[in-house]
Amino acid sequence: MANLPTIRWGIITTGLISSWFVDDLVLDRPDAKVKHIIQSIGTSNLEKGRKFVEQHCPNQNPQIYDSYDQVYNDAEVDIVYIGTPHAYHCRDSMQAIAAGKNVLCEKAFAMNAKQAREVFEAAKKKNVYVAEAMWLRHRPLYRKLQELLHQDKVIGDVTRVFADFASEIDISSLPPTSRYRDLALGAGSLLDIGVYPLTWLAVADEKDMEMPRIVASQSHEEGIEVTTSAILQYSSGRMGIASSTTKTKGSPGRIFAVIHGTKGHIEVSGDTPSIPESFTVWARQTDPGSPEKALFDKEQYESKTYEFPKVGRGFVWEADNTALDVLEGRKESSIVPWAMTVHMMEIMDEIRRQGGTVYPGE
Ligand SMILES: NC(=O)C1=CN([C@@H]2O[C@H](COP(=O)(O)OP(=O)(O)OC[C@H]3O[C@@H](n4cnc5c(N)ncnc54)[C@H](OP(=O)(O)O)[C@@H]3O)[C@@H](O)[C@H]2O)C=CC1
Ligand SMILES: O=C1OC[C@@H](O)[C@H](O)[C@H]1O
Repeated sequence: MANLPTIRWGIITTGLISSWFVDDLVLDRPDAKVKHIIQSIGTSNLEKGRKFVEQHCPNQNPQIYDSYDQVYNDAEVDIVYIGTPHAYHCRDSMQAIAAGKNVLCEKAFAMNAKQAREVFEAAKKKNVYVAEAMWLRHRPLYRKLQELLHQDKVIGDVTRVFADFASEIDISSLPPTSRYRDLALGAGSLLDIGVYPLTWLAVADEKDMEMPRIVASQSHEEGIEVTTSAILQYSSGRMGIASSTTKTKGSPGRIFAVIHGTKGHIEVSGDTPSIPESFTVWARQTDPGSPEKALFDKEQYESKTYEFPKVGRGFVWEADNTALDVLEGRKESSIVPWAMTVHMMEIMDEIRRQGGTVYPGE
């Protein structure tokens, strides 16, 4: 640990995701690439801040501020992590950038593509680093899958991807101020969890980020979007099918994404689409001969399962990769570049346009 490069984080909020992220930052790991210091914490309430430190980083000694601004202006902070509700991501990123800070901001990176572009434009002008905290893309499982699909072509050319994120949240039982219930905070399944199935669909993009033709539908309760179904059709003929819902409990440990190709398919499973654990490659060994055989003859496939061990809560790769980006002077993430975030936001904008989800101020 002694010779590792060091990065000092300013953590914005003491909410759930900040607690998970900090748990991983302070994890003692033999293979850590960076030493992570929790330099300061910004919160609405000092007492919350003290409890947060006690529970999540008791061996560090961060400065606790009762405003986010003080973190942005703390000269000892190298990078700010933003864990506010969706509707504040743009505001908070812009304020941190204005103070000259590097930023890692939670998903969904902004409310729409316009806001995302504004943030990247500001980062460019200030010459600071900004990235969307799409931790899924940093996971070794996701990266191995990309390698098998695009370099090794284990299932030939990808023809379609299905992915789903289902969770059950009884919105009516939550306080009106909950980020799951308050439209002004960016409530809705697509921005919160639908972004993961779309990221699974994107595993089929090699380098190009073609804007697909989209057919989408959404449903709402109390004005909050609770189901999204979207079909993405690419010029190559590839299709993507993505869904998210807060109305149905998912099935933990089960398959949540299937990637089909000209020579086989891959099933991806785990507790949720944000916490994948393994995938199985089903590679077709022989020509099926007939359409019926192609459908029913399992023997023509050779399968191989890839398991990935859990490390902490799964944020360690995002933390290390982001820190290395900053320490090595990059302004964009090597894993989640700006164009990728804008592309995903544009897809979500179009899904919302068709589905009828509009946020205050849009
Ligand atoms: N990558 C992942 O797996 C996950 C990512 N997320 C993302 O993290 C972000 C936050 O989600 P989560 O941590 O679950 O949310 P929480 O409600 O648990 O925390 C949000 C925090 O934001 C601060 N905050 C500032 N203004 C408000 C406001 N008006 N209402 C509520 N909170 C406010 C509060 O912190 P304080 O009082 O300390 O200032 C609050 O604790 C979202 O973007 C979400 O999508 C969430 C869960 C998992
Ligand atoms: O990113 C997330 O992943 C897990 C979900 O439960 C949570 O609502 C979401 O923000």
